[in-house]
Amino acid sequence: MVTAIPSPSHISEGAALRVNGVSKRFISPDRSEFTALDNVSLSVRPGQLVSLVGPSGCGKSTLLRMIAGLETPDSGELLVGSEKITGPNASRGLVFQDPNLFPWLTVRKNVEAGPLARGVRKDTRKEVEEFIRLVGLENFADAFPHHLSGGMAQRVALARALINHPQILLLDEPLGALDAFTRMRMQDEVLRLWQARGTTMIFVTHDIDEAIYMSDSIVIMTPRPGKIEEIIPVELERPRDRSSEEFLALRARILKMLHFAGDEH
Ligand SMILES: Nc1ncnc2c1ncn2[C@@H]1O[C@H](COP(=O)(O)OP(=O)(O)OP(=O)(O)O)[C@@H](O)[C@H]1O
Repeated sequence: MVTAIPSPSHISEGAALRVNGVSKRFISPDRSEFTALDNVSLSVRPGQLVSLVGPSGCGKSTLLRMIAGLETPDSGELLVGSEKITGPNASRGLVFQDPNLFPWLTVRKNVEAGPLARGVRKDTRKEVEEFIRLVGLENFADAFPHHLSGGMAQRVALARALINHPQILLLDEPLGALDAFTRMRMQDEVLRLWQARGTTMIFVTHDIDEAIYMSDSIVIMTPRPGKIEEIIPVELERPRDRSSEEFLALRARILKMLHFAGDEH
């Protein structure tokens, strides 16, 4: 059980994100061109947690990769605050489904690797310990990744991203590989880190319950071409009750919107 602990000394302020009329075309394997994202616009306030939901191929990861600066739009622009995104930057952290830890390094060294690679030496040790504590792994600081459960490995990945003090944290199906029980605990864990840090978070998920449980608003995307169907604010009180009438009503509404009503996969 992860208990409440003091926040690290440098609370990062989340930043506003604006996606203005972004389109992206790709070449498919049969060499035809197709539109992966079509005139997508989105505005995220500082410190908001926003989920991207939609069927496979609707462009969720492409949009996330653009915000990360790993992909450039064919038209439109993306801005953090008033600054245009032109490439990757430590102020935008990424966490994937695979925690991608260095297997030959301990938890401590994995968390330390980022700041050291960027040449940050001042206070790194102290901060590494703070972030390991923040994700509740102080008893595992000297453990190697193969000794960690899936949830613990993902906590290391979160600490490794957060130690760079990102203004925006981009999470691509971060809990997708976890069993249902661990996944629910990790949803609370991510929410706790979000509340402690104030980081703006963009969260890709296939799980509608997860999106409703966690988000301030849910961006519903549809494929061919990938675009935003609707942005739904989630105004339920936190912590949210997955079995409340309002929760279930919103779930049904989203399922219907995605044309999955009655089809639980
Ligand atoms: N570099 C690329 N080259 C060609 N096609 C690409 C490239 N990246 C993505 N695509 C295609 O663009 C479309 C959108 O992909 P994307 O991965 O963004 O969708 P997604 O909504 O994240 O899907 P999933 O839920 O399955 O991860 C898909 O048809 C995908 O095959």
